[in-house]
Amino acid sequence: MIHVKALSKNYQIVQRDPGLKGAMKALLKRKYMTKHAVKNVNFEIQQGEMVGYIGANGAGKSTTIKMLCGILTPTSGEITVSGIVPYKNRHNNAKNIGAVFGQRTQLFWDIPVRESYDLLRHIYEVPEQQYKETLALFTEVLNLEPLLPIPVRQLSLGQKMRCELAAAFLHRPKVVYLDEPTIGLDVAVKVKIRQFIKQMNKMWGTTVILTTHDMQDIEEICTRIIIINEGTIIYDGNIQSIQDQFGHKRLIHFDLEKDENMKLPEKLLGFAEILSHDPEHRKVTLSITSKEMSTASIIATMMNDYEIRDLTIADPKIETLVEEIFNRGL
Ligand SMILES: Nc1ncnc2c1ncn2[C@@H]1O[C@H](COP(=O)(O)OP(=O)(O)OP(=O)(O)O)[C@@H](O)[C@H]1O
Repeated sequence: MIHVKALSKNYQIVQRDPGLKGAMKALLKRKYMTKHAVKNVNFEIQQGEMVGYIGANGAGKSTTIKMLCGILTPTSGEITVSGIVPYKNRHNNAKNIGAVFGQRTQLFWDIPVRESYDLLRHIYEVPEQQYKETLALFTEVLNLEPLLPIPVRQLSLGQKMRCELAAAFLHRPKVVYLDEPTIGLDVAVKVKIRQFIKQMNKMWGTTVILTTHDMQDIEEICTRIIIINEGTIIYDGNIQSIQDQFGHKRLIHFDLEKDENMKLPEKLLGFAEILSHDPEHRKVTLSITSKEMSTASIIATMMNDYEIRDLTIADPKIETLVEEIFNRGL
């Protein structure tokens, strides 16, 4: 379905010395630096796979996705998406793909959502009956009914994201690229969005490529992950081995009532460590380092030794995970 071989993309960046003198000099004689954003990347994705494409900021995710969409031309290498070379045949490629790019909207800002969908129907030449059925389904699954008469600019972030997702899947594309589809959303909307993506994949065998910094998105949606670091793939495989190694590595943030001589309880040595400690605001974050003790036991031990006002549990950051895989391998 998606075939990527020895794919590279370089950007030419104009270098400028600081200040006015630097600006003048750059006008007369430009100095360029080459940024190797994507370096010799290879992967094959089969129809119906749901793949997490993850990496730290600036790793090369968007550059890869833009090449898959045909927005960017590779510096070298091969790409085909459903047999089409995206940058050579953007029009036909566009018919096969749908996309949600976090901050951008593909809906028309000032007109009601329903009319945006109607325009997309014409752009993608969706048969009327199919369009009606699809829209009825999405309206039900994503609770769109009250949103359809409203212009996008008046929608909340969560409402807008539900409408964007529907727009991306409306023409039943073979592949959908999703860039941070749940960022900034509350838990209930996140759950709905994840369910919707999984349902579409099941119904139509849609291939999904997801870039996200949210571990929960990856765990719940993807069966495979590809990790990119500084333009190079450092892991491509199933999610299980990542979960086995990192699944337990949660963070627990505690708000303490008092912070007198806060130190890690002896019982937790070897099972958790203090990641950060802010005595002024009486906050401490523990990182769980071993599978051998449950999160509940760690919390119970802390509650035994300290007066806890509040606590939250979080997944490790993708950046930490990438760094560990990069440094130690799997
Ligand atoms: N148009 C551009 N011109 C020059 N350099 C660019 C351009 N777009 C991206 N880059 C650089 O290429 C590298 C990869 O960027 P890319 O946007 O692909 O990263 P990313 O993994 O999507 O990051 P993020 O998670 O922050 O979106 C970065 O170092 C970035 O600064």
